[in-house]
Amino acid sequence: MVLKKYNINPDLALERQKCTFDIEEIINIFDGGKEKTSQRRKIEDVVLKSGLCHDDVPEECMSLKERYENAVRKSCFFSKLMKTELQEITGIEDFETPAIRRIADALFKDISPFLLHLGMFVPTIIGQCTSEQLMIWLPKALDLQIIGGYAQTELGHGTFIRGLETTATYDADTEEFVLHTPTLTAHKWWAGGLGKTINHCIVVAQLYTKGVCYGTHLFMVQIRDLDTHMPLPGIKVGEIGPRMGFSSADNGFLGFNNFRIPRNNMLMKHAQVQKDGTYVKPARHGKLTYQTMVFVRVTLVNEAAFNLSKAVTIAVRYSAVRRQSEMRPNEPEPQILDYPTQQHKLFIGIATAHAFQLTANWLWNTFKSVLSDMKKGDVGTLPELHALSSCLKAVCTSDAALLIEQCRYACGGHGYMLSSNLPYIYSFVAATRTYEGDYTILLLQTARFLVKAWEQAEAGKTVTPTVSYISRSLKGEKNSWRSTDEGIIKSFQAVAAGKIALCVKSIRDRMKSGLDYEDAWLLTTVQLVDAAEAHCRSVILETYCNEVRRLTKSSSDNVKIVMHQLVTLYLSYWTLQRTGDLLRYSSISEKDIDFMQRQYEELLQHIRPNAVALVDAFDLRDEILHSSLGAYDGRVYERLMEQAENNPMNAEPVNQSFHKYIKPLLQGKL
Ligand SMILES: CCCCCCCC/C=C\CCCCCCC/C=C/C(=O)SCCNC(=O)CCNC(=O)[C@H](O)C(C)(C)COP(=O)(O)OP(=O)(O)OC[C@H]1O[C@@H](n2cnc3c(N)ncnc32)[C@H](O)[C@@H]1OP(=O)(O)O
Ligand SMILES: Cc1cc2nc3c(=O)[nH]c(=O)nc-3n(C[C@H](O)[C@H](O)[C@H](O)COP(=O)(O)OP(=O)(O)OC[C@H]3O[C@@H](n4cnc5c(N)ncnc54)[C@H](O)[C@@H]3O)c2cc1C
Repeated sequence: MVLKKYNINPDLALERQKCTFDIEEIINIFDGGKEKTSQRRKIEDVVLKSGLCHDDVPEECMSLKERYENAVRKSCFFSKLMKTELQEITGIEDFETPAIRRIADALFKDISPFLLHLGMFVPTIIGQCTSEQLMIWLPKALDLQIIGGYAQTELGHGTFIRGLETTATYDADTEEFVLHTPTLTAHKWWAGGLGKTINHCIVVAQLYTKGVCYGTHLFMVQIRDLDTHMPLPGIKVGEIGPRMGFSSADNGFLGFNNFRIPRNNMLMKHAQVQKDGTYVKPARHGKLTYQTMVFVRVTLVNEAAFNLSKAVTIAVRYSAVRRQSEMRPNEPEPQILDYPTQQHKLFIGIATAHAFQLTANWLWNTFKSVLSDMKKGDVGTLPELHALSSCLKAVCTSDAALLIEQCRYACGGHGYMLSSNLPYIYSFVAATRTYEGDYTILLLQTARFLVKAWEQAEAGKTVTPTVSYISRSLKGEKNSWRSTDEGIIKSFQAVAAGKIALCVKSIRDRMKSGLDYEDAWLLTTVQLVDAAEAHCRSVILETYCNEVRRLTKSSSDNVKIVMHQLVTLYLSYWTLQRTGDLLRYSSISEKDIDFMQRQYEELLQHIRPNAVALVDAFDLRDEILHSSLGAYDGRVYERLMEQAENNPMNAEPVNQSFHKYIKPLLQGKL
């Protein structure tokens, strides 16, 4: 759609005059410096000027097939643009730049069918191939001579990878693997792009050689002919059908009938099968084939932050424009943003987007540092990364989904319109809570790490920094509540420590009563999930505070004030959400809680004048927001009417169904 130009809505113009800080300063902080902001804007200009974002009809009015075909068209031209003009701006190796991810949303209201190619296929090649394999596949994948996906999940198993049924049996005579789908439930299911788009695929299968099963390994498989795109003989492939979102990502199914691939197509960086069929197990760590999942979990924290910032921008701008009800008799209707309950719904969204973005950046740096340790042969930091990325992926995607839905509630009926974009943003983020490891499953992985850390600390061993609070707790350090940043963080750590202690106690008590470890663990899993969530909260709170302090060191006073107001709002919000836990595990009193409640309500008032400026500081162009409610000019009603008028349903004054059915019904002739 071409966005019509309107004058700024007067309410929104007034809001912007109230701003107390330099928006550009905050934009630079989140981009990582002035130069990065300028590079990002250049990238956005190139993509927006390319004309690629244009749709003849709104995406939501297209059929599923049209949407898919439109998304393929855009993905191809966008890929070409990335290889040409964008490459000149970003530099060849800089495709990880968040700017590319951001501007991709200007093209795709839903999802690119190429998402998994960039998001999992290329990262798996990079992380799992030997250098020889890398030289074969990486240039082709980066150049889009081959397009790939990641097929791990099956109809019968997603979570439990060890339960996957697809087999890859080595045939030493021909030096090939034979891929086979032995049952209905063994069919690969869900892989993005698999349905219609990709010609190659990373397949996760149980490796058999010399009659022994060595568990799941990764294989590079060509599934379609490069010229005709027809499925290769022995391959059954197709689209799984309509779903809540991801409509243009052609999620697919895949079955193999004794399909042969060369030995070299097993990704052999960590484990190998030699020509004679001898298996060489990974030298350093048994779970290195799970590395792409860790990578994606790390990027999903960023996705949570980015998508939440879009939703809250839409809802705050809308709330500044929307007037409803009256605060006092005969007074003009106020902007709904003036209602404290509306501020309560929305300002936590702004603060959370900041908290998650800074946590995502920190996690990304942690990931890079662990990768660099691993390159030197040290896998000692991997368990902590796995525990961190698991809980942060779980909690951030889950919180973001809830807050995005809250943004929709905040927009009343109009938020329900697809043209608001809130339903799309929600359905995308709702899926992130499930895929790449379901919420509960990932928190249970973190809980394993926490229980182990507890046992190590008990044995007097040093534990990693993110769980050092466990050692303090074991030394008997009592928590005394203080309503400062550090004080609140310490109390949240005391909550986490208290919950982990109870889990350990429950497991031990259950074992004393005769249960084995597995049953004792199983019966404690409700508490374990809760403890892992509490740990994750303390990590987010601490990271957010530390990062704001670090990044605003040389900022103007006004930016420091407003960024810190949001930190305090976030800390107060979570304190009030978790009063039960804090009363149980810290020394917080009723009086302290009253104080926090008052502080929270005062903060809503302090943040109110800067609310629109704060969402402007996410610097999200209208073309990325795709929202009739959230455009920079605030012309909500004009856009809603424009969209209604463009609705293909209104192209003819009388629909044919009137003549076919309604009229005969009215006339008693049906
Ligand atoms: C042109 C277009 C432009 C577009 C531009 C866009 C750019 C792209 C940017 C970003 C977006 C990317 C989005 C990608 C979209 C993705 C879509 C979805 C994909 C998928 O969902 S893929 C499938 C994912 N599946 C899962 O996640 C399954 C979850 N299950 C598991 O991970 C495991 O089964 C398990 C961990 C639950 C259990 O595994 P297992 O039974 O093998 O292990 P355990 O016995 O439980 O544990 C043993 C031991 O291992 C440790 N462990 C487990 N996992 C790991 C790990 N990953 N790393 C390190 N260690 C691990 C575990 O802690 C245990 O340790 P201890 O014994 O306790 O010490
Ligand atoms: C939009 C979308 C895109 C996807 N893309 C891909 C892709 O590209 N490639 C790919 O391979 N996969 C993909 N997936 C699959 C995805 O990774 C899985 O759906 C996900 O990992 C969850 O696994 P599951 O479906 O088996 O759920 P299940 O494991 O069956 O979960 C169902 C419920 O059971 C619970 N449960 C399961 N096991 C346990 C346990 N041990 N303890 C306690 N509770 C348990 C879960 O918490 C959950 O509540 C995609 C999924 C979606 C929705």
